[in-house]
Amino acid sequence: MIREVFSSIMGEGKYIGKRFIFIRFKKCPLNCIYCDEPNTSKGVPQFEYISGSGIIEEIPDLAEKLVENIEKIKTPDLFAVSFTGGEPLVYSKYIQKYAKELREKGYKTFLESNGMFPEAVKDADYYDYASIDIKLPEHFDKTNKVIEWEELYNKELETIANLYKNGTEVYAKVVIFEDTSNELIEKIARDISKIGNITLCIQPITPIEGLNIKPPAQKKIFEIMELCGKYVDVMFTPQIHKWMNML
Ligand SMILES: C[S@@+](CC[C@H](N)C(=O)[O-])C[C@H]1O[C@@H](n2cnc3c(N)ncnc32)[C@H](O)[C@@H]1O
Ligand SMILES: Nc1nc2[nH]cc(C(=O)O)c2c(=O)[nH]1
Ligand code: SF4
Ligand SMILES: [Mg+2]
Repeated sequence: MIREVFSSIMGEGKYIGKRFIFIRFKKCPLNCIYCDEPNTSKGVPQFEYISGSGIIEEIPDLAEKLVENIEKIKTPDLFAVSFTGGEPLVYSKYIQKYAKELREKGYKTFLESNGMFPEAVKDADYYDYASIDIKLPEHFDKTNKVIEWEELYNKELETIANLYKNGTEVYAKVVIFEDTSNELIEKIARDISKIGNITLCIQPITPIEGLNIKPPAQKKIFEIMELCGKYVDVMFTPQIHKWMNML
């Protein structure tokens, strides 16, 4: 279930630059072509005790000892504990238990999800923060499609609405390419503005090996920011941890 646990600097989204502990779950039902994470249930859970050390300990029963191990890597600058993946909401029953326990101990909880499971957050009042990724049609290989894009998009909006209703500080994020349609991003900004006061983070694709997709040029970034700014609070948030070679 758990792939790895480590403490690092949040490299994406609205809370970029803040210190987080990341709990990464293994699997994901989607196959975004740009995904920088493996999608397999294989492997022993890994734990980095000292941030940036690269020294990884394998802990087979990490899922059972999760909270006590998190206590060991808690630092004074910690902002929140992120549940990420893979797709964390595949494991929502377990996360509910972890999140409640962590909150009782004074931690803030953060969900990083693709938003495909709105039911899993319907009455979830144990996430302080959430980042919901809006996926675009070009994020998927047409021959390897898991779900119709429109259906996925509606689920993502419903997930944002459910979290917002529960009082979670939720924001949306979207990964863009040079070929992404400005009009579609503007429509997304308009749609999320109807839910409430929700920030939209524009995240350029970080090139990955073997994938020939151009990141957006400056001109496009400014155009999209201006279009979105008509409806929502908008931020441009490239993945900063990648430049620093951080986890
Ligand atoms: C690996 S996903 C895990 C959480 C969840 N499945 C999701 O998609 O939000 C975490 C974040 O990394 C982003 N990401 C993955 N690969 C990326 C890449 N090559 N460039 C930019 N962002 C990427 C995703 O879009 C998502 O916002
Ligand atoms: N430093 C750092 N920041 C992140 N923000 C979101 C991440 C993720 O994979 O969910 C991530 C990650 O993997 N590392
Ligand atoms: S939804 Fe998230 S984890 Fe799943 S394939 Fe897409 S980016 Fe990767
Ligand atoms: Mg990541």
